[in-house]
Amino acid sequence: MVMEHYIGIMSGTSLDGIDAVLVATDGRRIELKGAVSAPIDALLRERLLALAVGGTVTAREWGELDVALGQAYAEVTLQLLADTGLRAAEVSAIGCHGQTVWHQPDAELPFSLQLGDGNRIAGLTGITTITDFRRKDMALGGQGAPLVPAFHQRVLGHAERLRIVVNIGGIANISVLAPGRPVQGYDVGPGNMLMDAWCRRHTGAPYDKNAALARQGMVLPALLARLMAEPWLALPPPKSTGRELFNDAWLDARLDGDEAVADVQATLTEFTAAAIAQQVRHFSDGELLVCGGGGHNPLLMERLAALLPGWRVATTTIAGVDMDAMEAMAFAWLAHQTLHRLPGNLPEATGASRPAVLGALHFPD
Ligand SMILES: Nc1ncnc2c1ncn2[C@@H]1O[C@H](COP(=O)(O)OP(=O)(O)OP(=O)(O)O)[C@@H](O)[C@H]1O
Ligand SMILES: CC(=O)N[C@H]1[C@@H]2OC[C@@H](O2)[C@@H](O)[C@@H]1O[C@H](C)C(=O)O
Repeated sequence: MVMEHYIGIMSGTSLDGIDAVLVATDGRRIELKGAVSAPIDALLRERLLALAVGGTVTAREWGELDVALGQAYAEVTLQLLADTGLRAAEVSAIGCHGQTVWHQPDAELPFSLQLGDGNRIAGLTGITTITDFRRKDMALGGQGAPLVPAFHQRVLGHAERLRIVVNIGGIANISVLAPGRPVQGYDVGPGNMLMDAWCRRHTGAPYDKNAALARQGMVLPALLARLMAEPWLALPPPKSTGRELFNDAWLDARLDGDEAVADVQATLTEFTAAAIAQQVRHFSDGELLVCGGGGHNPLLMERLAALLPGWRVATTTIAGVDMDAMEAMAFAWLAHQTLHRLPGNLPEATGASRPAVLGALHFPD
C-alpha cells in the first residue's frame, strides 16, 4: 500500500500540553517524521480543569472553550508543517483526539466528550480533520476507551514474547500483547493525575519533577491500603476511568488530614505503581514497556521494577517507539483507519459489540 502523511494530535487528561506528530503510514508501517509539543495556555487550562471536575458551565463558556482549543490545535499543526517543510495538500488527514472534559462510560446515558472544534482546525489548516473518536464505540455499547491497544499491537506486538504496554498519562492504561492471542486493553487506575494534583496543590509546581518531593517522604501503609481499597480497581475489564473518579475530593476523603505533604506524595507514587503492578501480575512474566509522561518519573519506574520481579521494565523508546509521541501517533493512525473506512476500535478492549469506523470528518473545502 502507498505511504501517506497523517498528523496526530493529543492533549491528554494531565492537561499538560498538546502533542502533535507527523507520520507516514500505509496502515501497517508507521514512520515518525516530526513532532511538536506546545503548552496549553494557563487560563485555558484552569477553565478546562473546572469543567473536568463537574463545575457548572454555561453554553457560552462551553462553545468558547471548544473554539479556543480548536484554534490551539490548528496553531500547533501549522507549526508542525513549518518545522517539517510539508504542505497541507500533502497531508491526507489530521486525527485530533481533543480534550476530554467528561467521560462516563457506565452511566445510564453513557458518553465521552472531547472539546476542540474540528471545523476550525480544518478551516485554518486546509486539512481534512477527524475528531470525536470515542462515541461510535460507545454507541455500540463500548467504553469508548482505551483506543490505543490496536496501535500498540501494530507497532510493538512481538511474535514470541509477551509484552504489556502501559501508557502512564493522567490515567494509566495497559495493552496486553500476547503472541497468537487477541489484544486485551483497559484502564488500570490513575497515572500521573493524583500525583500531579497533590504537587500542584502544595507546591504550585505542575508535577513532581523527577519525584524530588516523593523522595523526601515515606510511604504511609494505612493510607496506601485505603487508596488500594477503591472498588473500581477490582472491577473486571472492559473498563475505563478518568478525573470524574480520581480527583481531589476522592483523595481528600481518604486522608486523615495531618499527613506530611511529602509522605502523601510518596504514597501516591507508590499507589500509582501498585495499581499498575496489580494488573500486570495477572499475566505471566514478560516485558513491561512504559510510554507517556509517567515514564519520566524515575521513582515510578523504580517502583514498577521492584513490584514486578521477573518482568523486564523499560520504556517503549528502548523498544523503538518514542514514549512521548506514542499517543499522538496512535491518533494519526486512527485517522488513517477512518479515512480508509477501516475500524479503529478493538471490541475485546472496549467491550463494543463490533469493530467500527470511528470519528467525525470535517473537510476543509
Ligand atoms: N521528569 C518528570 N518527572 C516526573 N514526572 C514527569 C516528568 N516528566 C513528565 N512527567 C509526568 O508526565 C505528565 C504528562 O504526561 P503525558 O503527557 O503522558 O500526559 P497526557 O498527555 O495527559 O496523557 P493521557 O492522555 O494518557 O492522560 C506530567 O503531568 C507529569 O506527571
Ligand atoms: C476518555 C479519555 O480521554 N481516556 C484516555 C485517558 O488517558 C489514558 C486513558 O485514560 C485512556 O483510556 C484514554 O486515552 C488513550 C489515548 C486511549 O484511548 O487509548
